[in-house]
Amino acid sequence: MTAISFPEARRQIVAVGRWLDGKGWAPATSGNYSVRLDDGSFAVTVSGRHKGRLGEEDVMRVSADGASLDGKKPSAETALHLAIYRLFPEAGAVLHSHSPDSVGLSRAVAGDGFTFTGHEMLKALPGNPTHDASVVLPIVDNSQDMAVIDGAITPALLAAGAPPAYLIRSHGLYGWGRDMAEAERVIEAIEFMVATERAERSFRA
Ligand SMILES: CSC[C@@H](O)[C@@H](O)C(=O)COP(=O)(O)O
Ligand SMILES: [Zn+2]
Repeated sequence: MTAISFPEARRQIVAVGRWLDGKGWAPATSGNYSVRLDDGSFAVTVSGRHKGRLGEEDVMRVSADGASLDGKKPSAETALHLAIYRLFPEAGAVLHSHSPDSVGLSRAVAGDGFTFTGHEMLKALPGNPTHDASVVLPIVDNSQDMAVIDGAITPALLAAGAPPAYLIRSHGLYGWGRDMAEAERVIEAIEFMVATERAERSFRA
């Protein structure tokens, strides 16, 4: 993990919002993004902004306990980002997307996880050297209380072999990495596998 300066984090967050929106994974102000900063604070998106049209003023700083450091209102889901940084000290960036495929999958699957087996794309996830594996993407029920989501998902995130990602049912995907590039790769790889699973089912139907 490389903690970076606020101006660099702001640049990365503005860029990732454009990228995710271009993919159709940030509709209607959904999603939020954060980066661990070199002074121990965090850069995070301001709440309610359209993430494909972020300007520099739409990225702010919060302390490790989520307090606004510049008077702006941080993402409503800031606590979920900070929980990931606390659990995984090597995490440097966290992304949250709302894609139709991932949200659809989370609604179609009743259990607390979805297993990807045999995908070459599994190798895009850190620490997975082969396609010949099964990786369970945890799924947690949605809540407007971030402490409820955090409490319910933490055991699954700490399980052996857990990917650096989870789905909130009827809501969206969280993914993280040592830096922004790795977090982007995690989100893109999982979205690819979810889309592939959907395509597979449509060909079989
Ligand atoms: C408008 S739907 C999305 C929001 O309710 C929320 O889930 C979200 O992802 C964005 O919230 P935000 O407070 O802008 O970070
Ligand atoms: Zn959301």
